[in-house]
Amino acid sequence: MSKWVRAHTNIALIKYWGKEDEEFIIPKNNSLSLTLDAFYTDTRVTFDSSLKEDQLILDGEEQDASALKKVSTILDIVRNKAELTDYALVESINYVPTAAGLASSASGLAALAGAANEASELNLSAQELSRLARRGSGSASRSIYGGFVEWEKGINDETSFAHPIDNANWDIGMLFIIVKQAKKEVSSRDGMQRTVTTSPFYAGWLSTLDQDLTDMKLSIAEQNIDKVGAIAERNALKMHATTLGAQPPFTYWTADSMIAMDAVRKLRKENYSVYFTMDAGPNVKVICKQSEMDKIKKALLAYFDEEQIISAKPGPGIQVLEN
Ligand SMILES: O=C(O)C[C@@](O)(CF)CCOP(=O)(O)OP(=O)(O)O
Repeated sequence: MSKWVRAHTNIALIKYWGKEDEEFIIPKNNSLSLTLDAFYTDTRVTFDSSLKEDQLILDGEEQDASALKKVSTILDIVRNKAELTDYALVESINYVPTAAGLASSASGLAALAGAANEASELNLSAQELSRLARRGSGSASRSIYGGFVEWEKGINDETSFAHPIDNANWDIGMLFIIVKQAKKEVSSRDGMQRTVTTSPFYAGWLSTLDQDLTDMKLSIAEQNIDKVGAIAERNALKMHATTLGAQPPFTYWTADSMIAMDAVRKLRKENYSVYFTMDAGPNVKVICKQSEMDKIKKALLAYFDEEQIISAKPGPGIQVLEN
């Protein structure tokens, strides 16, 4: 019986937003994230000669062919490497708060890479696991490691992988604001592709990233949350600005997203170290000090319900669970 593997979600502070190569998921730029403890996925893979196709059971529900696509991409690579021909049963449990819209593909596909590695006994290195997870979803490459992680864009499958840069054992945390009117989103994959190919703002976004990354790494080394937060907030705003120039234009922001961003700005005026970031969805992530988290959460209750605000601390890298 193969082992369960756990991987945690990560939130980018310097965003990955655009591919150089769609098939191998090689990004246009390096990105940098923080792995978090609050949300994670447990996955087990069992190769079984009696199966007629790969099977994915996610939170107890059998998934359809489209959900299976990213999963089979990873399984095919593992079967190839391990000279296996059997299909596999993939059991996956997402530990995300009941609040919708948080099932992150990053933790799911990183856990899958780890679980397929266990089941095939390939004994892949962390770097090879990061490359394997990347083939499922770019941001999953970063969930192999805990703390602050940089995904080196590289130029091909062999050179594009993540590596840890800081264990984040300092006074930094994140509050997730789960907004209510989660509208039909453009997937991150479709969103970045449309933006790269049609937005006149994309080149401008890309031209500022090297400096953002340099400044971010320096600020992390200084454990300066105000610098880390300010760079992350500016970086997210620039990324989201690119979508407004896409053809057709789109945005992930809803009215509630704007209320959340405004609340963060107001708290900053009250001298809290709070900054926000956003991804391919309406939810807002608040970068803050763990030591101020309770006070900030309380202040946010003026705008949102208790169950809409979830606190998270830096989390660990991939773990094989002893059954
Ligand atoms: O996480 C970040 O760096 C920024 C984003 O979250 C911003 F929305 C994008 C994540 O994209 P992902 O889902 O990994 O895309 P895939 O490679 O097409 O599967």
